[in-house]
Amino acid sequence: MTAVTVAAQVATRSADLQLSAEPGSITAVVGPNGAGKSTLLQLVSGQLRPSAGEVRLGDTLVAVPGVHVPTHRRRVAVLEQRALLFDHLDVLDNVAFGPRARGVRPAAARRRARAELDAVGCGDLAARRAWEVSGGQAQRIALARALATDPQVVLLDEPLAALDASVAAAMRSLLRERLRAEHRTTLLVTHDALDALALADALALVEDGRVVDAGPVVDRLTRPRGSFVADLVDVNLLPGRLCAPDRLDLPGGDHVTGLASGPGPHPGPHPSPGPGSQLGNAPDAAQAPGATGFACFAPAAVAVHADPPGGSPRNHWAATVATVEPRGALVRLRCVLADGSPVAADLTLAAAAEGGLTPGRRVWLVVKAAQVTLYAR
Ligand SMILES: Nc1ncnc2c1ncn2[C@@H]1O[C@H](COP(=O)(O)OP(=O)(O)OP(=O)(O)O)[C@@H](O)[C@H]1O
Repeated sequence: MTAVTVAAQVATRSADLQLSAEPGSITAVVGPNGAGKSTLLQLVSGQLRPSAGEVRLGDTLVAVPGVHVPTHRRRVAVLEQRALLFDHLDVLDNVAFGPRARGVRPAAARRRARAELDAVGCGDLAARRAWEVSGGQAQRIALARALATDPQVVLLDEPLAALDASVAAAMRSLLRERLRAEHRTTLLVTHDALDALALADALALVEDGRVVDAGPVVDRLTRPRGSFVADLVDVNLLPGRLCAPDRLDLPGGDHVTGLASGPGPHPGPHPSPGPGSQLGNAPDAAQAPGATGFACFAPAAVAVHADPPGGSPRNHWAATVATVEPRGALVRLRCVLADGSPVAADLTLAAAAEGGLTPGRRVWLVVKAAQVTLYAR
């Protein structure tokens, strides 16, 4: 098993990317469009040279200005949105191609290819031409082809994005099964929280050409530290100051009562944002009173009242409705608190219509304390 260490800059893309992925770990790489996720993978694969800094696979320095180990000598396998099989070869020879290129004899390469095709459920397609298979089958075959080369590192760049939902679900299960069995260090670029949760041990967030946060995937998805991940998992996130473990003060004077959520044990490997970075897991001392923290709660937990709520529930905030959007059988209300913080609420169509909840309307938002988690940055 091989560690992946990137501490590299790409001047033409304004990227300065630092990441250490532990041997055998699966790291989901998330971030906005154009943030630098593919750039990170290209530095590891060798498709891109750093302008400064270095890339290491295990103990081997594969890129530093002046030294560039080419992709085919890095023992990395890349799987992208589109399978890109060789049309002139049949499916078996597509998969046997990698072992053959590494000097494995033809009969042994074909035996390996057959085993890999069986492992992805495509053994019966071996004799077909590459253009005679469906998109979902092609992606399974591409996975077999990638793993047949015995890569030290697997790079998956949105491997499910081009598949329809049911095919993607089957491919997600297959990836989970194969990657877990193989224990190969994997970087997975995805825009899908479910993929990250289902497949990865760790999450790395890339924004503006930097890895701005990295840590255990369950922690990072259940306790987001910023709006990108909060949007990814579709929760409300209010930043403020933790003045007690169960109370967060918001910048505008409102406060939030909730359940304190500690870091908890997170066994298994996880990445760090690289050796020179100031980022990483927050120490427990950060939970001292006055520390920056967050309140996190689901849009479905927010009740919307036209008048001040009776009984003074602990979390009630004055807000203004900004937008009203249909969401299947529900309506997503986007509201703004006094300090400008956005809060989303999901209501039934009937509740939204009865309340006359249109943009500009002043409302009261109520959330039960038991449905809010509070944690330090
Ligand atoms: N071949 C290229 N030549 C020059 N600049 C590029 C090239 N590819 C990407 N970039 C730029 O580098 C930056 C990072 O792009 P990158 O493709 O790594 O982002 P990303 O996070 O993978 O985005 P997306 O989610 O849209 O795929 C962007 O500003 C992009 O415009």
